[in-house]
Amino acid sequence: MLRVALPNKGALSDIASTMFKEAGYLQRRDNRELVIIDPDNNVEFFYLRPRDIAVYVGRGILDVGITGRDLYRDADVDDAVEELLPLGIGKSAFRFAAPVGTFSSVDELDGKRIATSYDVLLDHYLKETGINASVVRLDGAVESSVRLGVADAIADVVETGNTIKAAGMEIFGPPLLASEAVLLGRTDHKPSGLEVLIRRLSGVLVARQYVMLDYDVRVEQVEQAAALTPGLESPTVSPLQDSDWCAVRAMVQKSQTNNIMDELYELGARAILVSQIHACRI
Ligand SMILES: Nc1ncnc2c1ncn2[C@@H]1O[C@H](COP(=O)(O)OP(=O)(O)OP(=O)(O)O)[C@@H](O)[C@H]1O
Ligand SMILES: O=P(O)(O)OC[C@H]1O[C@H](OP(=O)(O)OP(=O)(O)O)[C@H](O)[C@@H]1O
Ligand SMILES: [Mg+2]
Repeated sequence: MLRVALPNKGALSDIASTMFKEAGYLQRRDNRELVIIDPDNNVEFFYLRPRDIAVYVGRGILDVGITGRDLYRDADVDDAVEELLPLGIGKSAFRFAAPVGTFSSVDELDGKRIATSYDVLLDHYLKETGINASVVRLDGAVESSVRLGVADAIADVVETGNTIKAAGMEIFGPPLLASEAVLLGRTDHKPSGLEVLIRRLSGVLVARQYVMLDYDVRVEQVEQAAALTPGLESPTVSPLQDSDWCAVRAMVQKSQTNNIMDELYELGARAILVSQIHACRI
């Protein structure tokens, strides 16, 4: 049975669970459940602190897990664990911030104190860039640390930037890391069932990213229309009863749907229909 770790609470918990539901797996109904078995898919789910998930996978106790890239890097398990699939959800940036007007570049951090909950990640960055600052490890709410006098700047997760702003701070310097939820696995072991899991999650990613476009177009314009909607392999072109026209069907990127529809219409395509993809295997 494949043993999978999922975040038990926090920013990644619901979105990870939803993704597994969309991939056809059983998920817990009650947030207090810590373990559930999905007998039909031969998978056991363990709901754990997102910060601990890379540790369980790295030590070989669990086969795979979902957590944030930032938390994975901070767990310092690099040799044992690898990213199998980025999931495009739970996106954030790991950034420096300080009270408005105090810092404008990372070089100015030399000799200063930086508060963070991600001390390993920050240490690596400081070593790589040769900045000689001291790291103050805090458990959370690091935005308060400068006002309270324990640090001069912070390094923290930023999503909307609202928390930083509300604390009278601003970000400065380049992001230390671009993070998102990732599927982690062990470097030395590929358990049975893993390939199917990856294929299912990839199917969810594609189903979320693409829509199905159907339209009718005159035969002489079909080449031009197909160039606008090349699909993944090639669009399906079917004859219509009226032999001057044909029907075309292709997957297109959700974000480009309306632009493509406008261009198709200009070209003379009609009955342009968009439908949602619920699931797929590519
Ligand atoms: N708006 C957000 N706030 C916090 N974390 C976010 C946000 N968006 C994405 N994330 C990601 O969620 C993960 C942190 O999750 P979570 O907040 O559950 O952990 P935690 O801070 O260790 O736990 P807690 O806040 O419950 O003590 C990180 O990978 C982070 O990049
Ligand atoms: O840019 P924003 O959208 O405002 O989100 C980022 C904030 O969310 C996280 O805090 P969390 O709620 O996890 O609390 P914590 O700092 O105590 O972990 C993070 O540490 C920031 O404070
Ligand atoms: Mg948090």
